[in-house]
Amino acid sequence: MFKVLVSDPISDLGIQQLVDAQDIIVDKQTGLSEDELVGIIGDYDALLVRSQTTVTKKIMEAATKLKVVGRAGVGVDNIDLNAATERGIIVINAPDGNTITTCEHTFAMMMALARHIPQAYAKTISGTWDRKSFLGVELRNKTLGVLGMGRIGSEVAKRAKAFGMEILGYDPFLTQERADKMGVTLASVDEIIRNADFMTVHTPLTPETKHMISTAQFQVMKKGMRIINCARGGVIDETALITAVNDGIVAGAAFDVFESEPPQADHPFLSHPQIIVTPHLGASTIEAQENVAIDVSEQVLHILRDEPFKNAVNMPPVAASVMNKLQPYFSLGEKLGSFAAQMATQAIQEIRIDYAGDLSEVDTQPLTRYILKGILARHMGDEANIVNSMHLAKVRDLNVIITSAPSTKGFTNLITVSLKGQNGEEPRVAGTLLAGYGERIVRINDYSVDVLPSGHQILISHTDKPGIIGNVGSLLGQKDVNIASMQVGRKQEGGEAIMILTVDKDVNKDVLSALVELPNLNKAQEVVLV
Ligand SMILES: NC(=O)c1ccc[n+]([C@@H]2O[C@H](COP(=O)([O-])OP(=O)(O)OC[C@H]3O[C@@H](n4cnc5c(N)ncnc54)[C@H](O)[C@@H]3O)[C@@H](O)[C@H]2O)c1
Ligand SMILES: O=C(O)[C@H](O)COP(=O)(O)O
Repeated sequence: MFKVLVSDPISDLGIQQLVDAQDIIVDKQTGLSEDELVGIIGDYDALLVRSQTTVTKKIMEAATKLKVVGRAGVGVDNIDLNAATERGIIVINAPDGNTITTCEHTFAMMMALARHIPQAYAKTISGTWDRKSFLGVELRNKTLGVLGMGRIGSEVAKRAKAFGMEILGYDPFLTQERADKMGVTLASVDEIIRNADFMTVHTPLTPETKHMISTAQFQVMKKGMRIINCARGGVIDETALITAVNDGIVAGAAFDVFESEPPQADHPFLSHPQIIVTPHLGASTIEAQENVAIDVSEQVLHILRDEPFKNAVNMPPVAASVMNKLQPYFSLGEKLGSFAAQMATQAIQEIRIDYAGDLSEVDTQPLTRYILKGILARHMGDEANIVNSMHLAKVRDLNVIITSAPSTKGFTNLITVSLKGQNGEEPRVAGTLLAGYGERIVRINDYSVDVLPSGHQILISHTDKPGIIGNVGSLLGQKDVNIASMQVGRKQEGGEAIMILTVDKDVNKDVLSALVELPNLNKAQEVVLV
């Protein structure tokens, strides 16, 4: 049974699938302090948040069972991603569910700004019929500058066209082709600042975007510009903005987000007649809240059930087509990693993974994560997982070499995992996925084998002499170890050889020690694959 904690107000309909699941218990506790969360988080396998809960390192450290933090929304700036990655906690978001809603809120803000709607409403309901103070401007024929042409920025640009606006767009990843398709003029930040009548920001808050609109930009800005922030507080410098409004550079500003939320009661935005504000409502529609909660709940279920998932933000994104191709290899990859690590008797210095055949045609990075997990879990147990396996290898200075080649010596696909030990030991294991037959280990060191990678195996190095198979069989029989299958491989008659036995149960150290006492038997190791 998995326990899920919902610590922010998240749509009930959206999380219904979690509530209905037989293997899930959902607890809703909102408004918890950091210490309160630290006190209870150890009981939970998943945590679902919006932007109110700040998921700190301290919370992650107390989260001994936590597998996933699900963000029902886009921004993950309230989650310590590094701490999550270090602890192998997957962070997922719901990037698509609130795009249109936030775009529409941006328009609501832009139109409210153009026509002074909040100010006019306040005055009207206070009993003053004032038709002179609120002369507005049209959007038609105005230039709109969009900084950040991702999901929301692009939707804003699309709708602004329908209002007859001219669009200038800037985004480090906006190509000329895409801009042309959207009818947007590609522009620099400087061109936008100097020419736009309205400007809206749709970037995340990063070290680069923090205060990207500040005093220097306001000084060269087109006079009378109206400016909107429905992205993240801090992209526009709040202090510099107040000065620009008071200096008559900015005619009006509409902010949904603040550098610190909620803002202090004496925040200058809250009393300025030319600035309108909403309390981070960009994503707050019935539709968006259901969408993001459904999306994130679905992925949380997949993660808890160990099924393929998407939208992880502390792992690189993988196209669905690539994922479909790689997914059948995940279990084989992890087992090969585990097998190689169990063969190693010395400290591992280098990990080499060779992909061949079909696998040379795809980005194998997700598969590499599984192989590294298999290797690292040998000594780190559950602490190593596919989220942190690359990070763990890196911080341990393990040299990870990946190669890829089309030829496979007869197999359609082949994964070879080789480890380099401290004193020159080089255990190597290769596996393939055989169409219709499934996973197979086909090579151990220099020996060709055909072994099902599962259960308990005994790997024996010996000298190829008559009687050795019989001796091993008799000894295991005496020790009550039943042999399910046996494979032998040798390089040449009478030379070095290996034997790999699949047995029905755990083999204890005494059995392994007794095996190496047998004549011509050099080494016996147990390898367990689950
Ligand atoms: N107010 C709300 O309630 C609300 C709701 C949803 C999203 N958001 C916020 O809106 C922002 C945009 O969301 P999205 O879904 O469109 O994200 P997105 O990732 O699709 O788009 C962000 C874009 O910003 C661009 N960008 C990054 N650095 C830039 C820079 N220096 N200059 C210009 N562009 C830059 C990126 O290339 C990307 O295309 C995010 O910060 C998100 O958290 C707010
Ligand atoms: O990043 C987001 O998705 C928005 O800022 C929405 O945040 P919220 O879920 O707290 O409304």
